[in-house]
Amino acid sequence: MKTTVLLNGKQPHICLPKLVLFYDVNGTYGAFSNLAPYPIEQDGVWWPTVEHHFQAQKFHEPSLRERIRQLPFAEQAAVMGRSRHFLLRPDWEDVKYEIMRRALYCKFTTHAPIRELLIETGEALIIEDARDDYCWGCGRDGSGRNMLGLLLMELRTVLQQRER
Ligand SMILES: Nc1c(N[C@@H]2O[C@H](COP(=O)(O)O)[C@@H](O)[C@H]2O)[nH]c(=O)[nH]c1=O
Repeated sequence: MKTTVLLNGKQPHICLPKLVLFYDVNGTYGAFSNLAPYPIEQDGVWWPTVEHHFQAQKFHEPSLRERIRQLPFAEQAAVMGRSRHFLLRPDWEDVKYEIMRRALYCKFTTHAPIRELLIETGEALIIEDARDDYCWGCGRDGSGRNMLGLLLMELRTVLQQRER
């Protein structure tokens, strides 16, 4: 049975935060995806996407990093970075969030239109709607940590304060 609670005979007015979901690079907020084509400069070289940079940092071997940087598509970088055929750096779990934070800062300070898009989300809850990713995304059942969304909201606060 559906119950409607009325306050003083009126529908209660509840302010829910706006929700910004992203995943597909072609979606409204697709630019927030790490696979979106917004190059960043890190360590003196340009990377085609945040994903290329992030995946390459999983390895200490410079030639392997360079191979990942040269891949035409971010999806290929993700496949290579996730392959345990290569030796993952032992401190990866300790450094990965800071690497992502720095890469996102670079992305959104380099590209003005997407910086504005992020700032204009106001106080919206930003979620990477990645069904198979319970770390960076929300996962299939919404129980994921949404670390990418959290880092984007953290960055948004910094950028909003700077624009005031
Ligand atoms: N897992 C996932 C996305 N999530 C992204 O995967 C990246 C980290 O993956 P990992 O190397 O597993 O830690 C990170 O950029 C996160 O935002 N995105 C996508 O389009 N498709 C996917 O399948």
